[in-house]
Amino acid sequence: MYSLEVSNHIERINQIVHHGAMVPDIDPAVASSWGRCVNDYGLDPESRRLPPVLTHAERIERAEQKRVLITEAKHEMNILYQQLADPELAVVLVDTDGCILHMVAADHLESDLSSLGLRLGAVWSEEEVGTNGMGTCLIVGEPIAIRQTDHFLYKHILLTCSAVPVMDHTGKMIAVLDVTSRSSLLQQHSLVLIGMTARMIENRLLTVNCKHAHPVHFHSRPESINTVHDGKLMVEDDGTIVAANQSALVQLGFPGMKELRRYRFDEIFQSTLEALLQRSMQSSFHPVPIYRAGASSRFFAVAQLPPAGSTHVQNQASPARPVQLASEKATELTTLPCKSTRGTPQSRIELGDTFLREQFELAQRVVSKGVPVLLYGETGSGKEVLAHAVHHRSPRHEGPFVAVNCASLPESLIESELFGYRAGAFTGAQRQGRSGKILQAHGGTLLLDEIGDMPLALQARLLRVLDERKVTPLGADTSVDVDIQLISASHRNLSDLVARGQFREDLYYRLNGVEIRLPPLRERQDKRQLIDLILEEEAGQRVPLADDVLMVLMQYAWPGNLRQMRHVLRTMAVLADGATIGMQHLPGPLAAAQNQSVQNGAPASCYLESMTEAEEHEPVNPLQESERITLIQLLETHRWNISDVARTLGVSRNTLYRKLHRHNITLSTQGNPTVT
Ligand SMILES: Nc1ncnc2c1ncn2[C@@H]1O[C@H](COP(=O)(O)OP(=O)(O)OP(=O)(O)O)[C@@H](O)[C@H]1O
Repeated sequence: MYSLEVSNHIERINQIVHHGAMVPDIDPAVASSWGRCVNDYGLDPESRRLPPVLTHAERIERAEQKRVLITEAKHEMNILYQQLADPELAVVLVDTDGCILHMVAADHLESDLSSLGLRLGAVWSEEEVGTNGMGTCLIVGEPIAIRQTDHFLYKHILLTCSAVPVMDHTGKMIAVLDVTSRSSLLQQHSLVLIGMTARMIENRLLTVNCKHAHPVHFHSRPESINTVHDGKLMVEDDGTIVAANQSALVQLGFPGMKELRRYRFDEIFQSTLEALLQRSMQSSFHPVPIYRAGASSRFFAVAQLPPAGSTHVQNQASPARPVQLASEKATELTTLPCKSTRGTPQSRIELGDTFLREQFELAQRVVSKGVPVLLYGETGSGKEVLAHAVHHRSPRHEGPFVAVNCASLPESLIESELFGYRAGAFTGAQRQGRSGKILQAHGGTLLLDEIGDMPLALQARLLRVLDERKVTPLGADTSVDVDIQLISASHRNLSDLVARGQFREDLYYRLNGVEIRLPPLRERQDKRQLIDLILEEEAGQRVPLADDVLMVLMQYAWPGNLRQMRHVLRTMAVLADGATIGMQHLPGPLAAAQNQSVQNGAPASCYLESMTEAEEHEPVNPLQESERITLIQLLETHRWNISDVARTLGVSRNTLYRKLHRHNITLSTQGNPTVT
């Protein structure tokens, strides 16, 4: 059977490569790739050899060279992984040599893929492993899908890959983002999401690579600013445009960066950079209208101060004073875990969940005494946001807040990232050396997120730093005093890891001054407030939400927690384009959950108004049970005030009473709740 399949595979390749056969189901890009595999690289489709893998030292060097790319990409890759919500796929980043720089996958899949040679440091160029998503995308320079038997090597035919190039600010390809799956289904929305993720990575790189230029975001629709669709220009103080993203080029009608660079900002728009910056500051960085020079087309735009601070542009409103406040604001935008339009970091925590408030208060009490905090919470549940809020309320709030995610840093980078290195410590090290995150947090708070993923060898070094309060950078002979408040976070139970020998017991006790638990989103009482807050942050304004959508959002289990919610709301806000968000805007996983529940006969979004008498007496199924829990949570949040809850849900009081009756939730004559 195996050999028959193999010979069929070889026969198809032969037909196309040697006989120029036209096979309708073969993409011409795949046919050309097979031609290269046979004629240029001399590969054998039956070969079982693994791709070459960099040595440990080479990996460290490569990771250091690609530090910026990896750092900016890893965050977006994690988000993509959660959005795709499929344990049978891996999100992979390769550089232009096809070398795997970073990978996000479930543990079981990672070890299976490793047996095919898909692991960190392996080279998946077309030349080494034949037709495949990453390698072939590097050759064609365009998004490509390689499904199962499209692969050249027979041993890869269980894989399906979708790959998209990632460009730098000059339009040159610098990496490929790929999703490799064991499922044969390639969903159209996956390709769109991978493309969006590549654009997000490019936008991040634009900012970090042009630290001294002003980011200017623009779009013809204000709600598209700060989304993946916005045009982004990096503009120097004198109006020179140094970089642009693809959307900016398309919106302004330039074929490439070379052509755009011939113009200054005030030759493109009817405004100087300085004037736009002033208006942006006056509007608290909300989009303001701006016109294309020499044309009547109107855009909305926001100019920000450079991430590295501005030296030249003066605030004309108060000429004597450099733009200090706005500069601080720009820094805050780049260092906060996410931007809030509403007040302080703690205002995102104190939204109405009783348990969370108690945990927050406990953390504040112990941190004020310098006791280390161990924060438990599922991935994406807001550990970093909570840690930041704790820092903000701590005696060290004027010091830095530095967060390191140990899980998303490649193992080879954690050590230098945390401890820093002195000049010339290893090949590829920056000439002036680098101060590690521990030292950067001196006088403030260090968050070690996903500490359970810290390699054992580094755990010993970290323990020494905590005991001695001194850091010794890599390659240095002397140590430096350091004074930090430590918050560690994990989604895994550290005492289990200790029991399995994967985490040092002494370090565990050192970190665990007090344990704080962050509830998963599905258990939170303030879901409604979070939806409003995040939607407003994402859309830049209040966006109307249809009742049935709200109910789906309230009842959905949110396996990816707040991070998933943020991305769902962001996608829906973009799709709704300023109109009311309706059921047609629900993205993949939520729509699937909704369809599933409809098929099961119990809409996940309960249409409160359309409930019939007959339905009222049906037995309660698990989805109805989750609706019941949601109602009780809402009632508790609103102190059992029926009018408030009805208003929150946007339904009449009568409808709400009917629903409560159906769920056996009754109010006694004194107005006290009875839940049976
Ligand atoms: N209270 C909140 N209000 C608004 N948004 C929030 C809140 N908490 C978290 N988020 C959003 O959820 C996302 C994930 O938050 P965060 O990074 O703090 O989670 P985490 O638990 O540290 O994730 P990980 O486990 O991946 O490290 C971010 O986009 C953040 O903006």
